[in-house]
Amino acid sequence: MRPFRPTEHGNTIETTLRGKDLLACPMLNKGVAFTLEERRELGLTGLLPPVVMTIEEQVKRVYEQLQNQPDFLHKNIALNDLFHRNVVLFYRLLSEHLSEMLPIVYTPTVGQAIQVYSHEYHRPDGVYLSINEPEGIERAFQNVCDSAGEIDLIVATDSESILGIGDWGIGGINISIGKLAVYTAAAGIDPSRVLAVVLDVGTDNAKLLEDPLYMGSRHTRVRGDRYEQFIDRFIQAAVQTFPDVLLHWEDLGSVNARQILNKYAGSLLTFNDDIQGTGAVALAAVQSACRLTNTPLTGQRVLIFGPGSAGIGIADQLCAAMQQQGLTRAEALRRFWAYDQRGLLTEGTEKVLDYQLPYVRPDAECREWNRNEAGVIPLLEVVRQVKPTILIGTSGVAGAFSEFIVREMARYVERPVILPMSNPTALAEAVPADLLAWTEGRALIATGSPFESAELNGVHYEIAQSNNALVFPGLGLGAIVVKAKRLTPGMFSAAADAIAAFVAQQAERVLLPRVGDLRAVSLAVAAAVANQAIAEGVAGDVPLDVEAAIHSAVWPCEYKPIKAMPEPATVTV
Ligand SMILES: O=C([O-])CC(=O)C(=O)O
Ligand SMILES: [Mg+2]
Repeated sequence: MRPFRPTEHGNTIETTLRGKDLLACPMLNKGVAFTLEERRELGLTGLLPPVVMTIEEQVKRVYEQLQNQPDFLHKNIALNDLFHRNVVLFYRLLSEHLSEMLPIVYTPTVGQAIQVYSHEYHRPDGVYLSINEPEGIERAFQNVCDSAGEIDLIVATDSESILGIGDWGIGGINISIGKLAVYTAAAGIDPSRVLAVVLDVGTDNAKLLEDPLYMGSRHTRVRGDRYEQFIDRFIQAAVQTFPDVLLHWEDLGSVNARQILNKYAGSLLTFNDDIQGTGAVALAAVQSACRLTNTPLTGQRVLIFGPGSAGIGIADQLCAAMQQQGLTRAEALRRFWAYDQRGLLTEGTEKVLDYQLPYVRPDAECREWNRNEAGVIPLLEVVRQVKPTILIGTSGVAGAFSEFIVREMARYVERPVILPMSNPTALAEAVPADLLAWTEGRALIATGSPFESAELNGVHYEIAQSNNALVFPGLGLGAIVVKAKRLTPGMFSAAADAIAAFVAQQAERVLLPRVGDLRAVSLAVAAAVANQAIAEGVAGDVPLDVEAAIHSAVWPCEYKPIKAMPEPATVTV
């Protein structure tokens, strides 16, 4: 059990910890912000420098320390260390400098931290579950319960498809940790009630397998029945130990991602962030684009470059929204083209995956189109023939939206909507400044990773970030507050609508809210999601006032007075 608990009114914490043990407990440690009285009562006298500081002073110090780090990776490591010393101070620093800190704890720097995980390792965090010891799953959760208590939210990855950078084995735990940091910074999810999980099923990354310091299981990925049984056991154990838990899947390979979602999304509180979170944020960006260009969603032509988890997740949500606006499913599907390393997906394309099938085009449509020597229709030719109004990149292919392609698209469309969404930054299909230059400033842009604003002919352009971070924190908070039984498609479209409505109130012509507004956006998303859950009858709790319930569920990022709780008396016979 946790060595601390809130007192009756929740504004004071009682703990059995004393002295060094208390300083080593990151949820309770305040460092030099412990008052003299607390120091006396909790066995801290002489264990801290004599001065007592405010949290504001501490934030100034840690911010300064961070500025002295040589690069983003070292800033990430320093922030990680801070998190393991003092959770309140970590989140206070994050919330006061959100736009600056998010790219350090999250995309893009988290991608670097994942790649060097086994070398930069300082201490364990979260839960490591190995396919070689499936019986360890229940024990691991029991260990979590014993030391941390109840859990509301798990972020789990098997690291097969981290961001756009591929398979990174055990280091993928850092994407779970990074997502959880965003949940708390953006939506105030209580950091003592969350769990980062990596499911270590091996890795197909040869570099890792050869690395003597690699910390994961040293074999190729286990697939098929054993993988499925491992996942099933993990899910059963998670819901048995933590009955109301929200299970967030991150960065799985696209085939497993779909299979798990198809099997469990109808009966459990679970979602896949890359498919559904990314789908919802892209839908919000497209809704904003329709508003800004005064064109209906049902009239768009959408070219998806990279139809994997995210690409088809986006297509599915756009397609559903088109149906809500009056198209039949067949009519809506006709507005999409999907293109991957094989070329345009058509009826004749081999090995099209199940979830891509609805988006294949009739062969007859492109019989006359130009092909290269290999018989493949180039992307440029697809753009020339289709004249897409929206071009979405979820391919992980840096620079794929070349000047030729973008200029060609911009010949036919007044305001081309271009979303190079691949992460991290270096893998974006195009750089915003180029897109603006090639389209004389006409492109409406949103990128997956953060980009600096751009200048063109004296005009300043803010670059919207189309990252699922605008969706998952509020989605999670809303679902947790009403104890949702599951997450429905309606709840994802409610999230997208809330984001689009938020940006519609702003004066600037941008597609999505700024990262600096993440907190307000997340609360709006939480309310929309909670209300939708109630409307669809999937809420386990129906608060009288949804917004008030959401506000009171937000973890207050502040030090609470700490008092000594007497150790339970030991009974001697
Ligand atoms: O983590 C991010 O920045 C967005 C995301 O889910 C991905 O790229 O896989
Ligand atoms: Mg992801």
